[in-house]
Amino acid sequence: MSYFKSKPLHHFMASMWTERLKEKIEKTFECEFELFIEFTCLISWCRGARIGWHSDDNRLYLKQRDFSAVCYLISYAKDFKGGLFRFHSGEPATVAPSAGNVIMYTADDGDIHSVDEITDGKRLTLAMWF
Ligand SMILES: O=C(O)CCC(=O)C(=O)O
Ligand SMILES: [Fe+2]
Repeated sequence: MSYFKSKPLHHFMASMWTERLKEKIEKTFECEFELFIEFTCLISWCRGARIGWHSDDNRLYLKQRDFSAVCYLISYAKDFKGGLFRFHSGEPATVAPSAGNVIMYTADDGDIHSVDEITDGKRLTLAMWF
């Protein structure tokens, strides 16, 4: 049996893709040690969804996370309204999601962030933690 019969192509693509992002983060943040892929999640945010200021390692069981990456699968204003990403401090202060763009940041309280309430449409993301 071939690999592609036992594992659909999209599995293969997804793991290749997260692996590339892992390497990108290791280089960008000049990591001393190799990262591991902690969790990957396709998230659909509906109207009314929001998340206040937080860090992505803010629970005891999340402390193994060092970095976060969010790939936007949809575009602000075109596919949904509201839902801007904001950093508590540093630049850029605000990120307007655009399909295909990826943001990377640290999972600790050095990169506190929030997402404004979605007021219209669906906001689809691929979120990854390392
Ligand atoms: O979707 C985003 O822009 C960020 C999501 C987020 O902060 C999270 O899932 O922890
Ligand atoms: Fe977050």
